[in-house]
Amino acid sequence: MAVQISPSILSADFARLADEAARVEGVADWLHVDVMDYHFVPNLTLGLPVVEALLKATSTPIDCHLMIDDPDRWAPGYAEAGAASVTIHAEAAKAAVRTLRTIRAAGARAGLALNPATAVDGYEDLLPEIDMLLVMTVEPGFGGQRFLDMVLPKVSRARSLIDKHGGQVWLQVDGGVSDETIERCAEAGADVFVAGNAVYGADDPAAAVRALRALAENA
Ligand SMILES: O=C(CO)[C@@H](O)[C@H](O)COP(=O)(O)O
Ligand SMILES: [Fe+2]
Repeated sequence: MAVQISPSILSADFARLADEAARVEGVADWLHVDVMDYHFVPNLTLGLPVVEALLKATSTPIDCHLMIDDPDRWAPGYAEAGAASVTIHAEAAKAAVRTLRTIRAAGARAGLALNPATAVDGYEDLLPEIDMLLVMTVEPGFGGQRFLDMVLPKVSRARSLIDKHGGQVWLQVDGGVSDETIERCAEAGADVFVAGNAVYGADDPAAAVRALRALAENA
């Protein structure tokens, strides 16, 4: 699968989201939107009304990462609104299969996210139900954190399990992905790379996306 880059607007200027989205339009494959609820993670960001506004403001497909309690209740709404990808956390979902199927039925790609301490082996049975597996490479909740090298063996393990099942599932890494860490992620088998600080902390976000893509492609 070709390398895909998904800049996270968590590191963008929340007062100018449409402009910030425009800075990577035509260059980024996705726009990663981190939804946080002060419960699943100790931070609060934005919800469905802001995602609906962003969908009107950009042509870049939106990749929603839901760090919320009760994703079974809230995730389908993001897919119905037009998000192209909706990812729920394995640690938060109580009816993961039903929710993932509802996301797909609404026309979005269904993603499952794993915190750094959550083993991938327990979720092998869910691979046929998902389009993307997200392996968190920081504790979820904040942008700009240091990449956790200890998660790389899990990325490799996830790649093996995905390949064993036919390789249809995209493997995303999220957290601390930068020009210093993206090659290691690609070598471990990731193909979708979220980058917040490395893109929106740069003077030229579009150039940062191009540079990250080149590094991942050449790894
Ligand atoms: O989901 C999250 C954080 O919980 C991420 O999407 C971050 O927004 C990535 O930001 P950087 O670590 O790349 O700055
Ligand atoms: Fe994220």
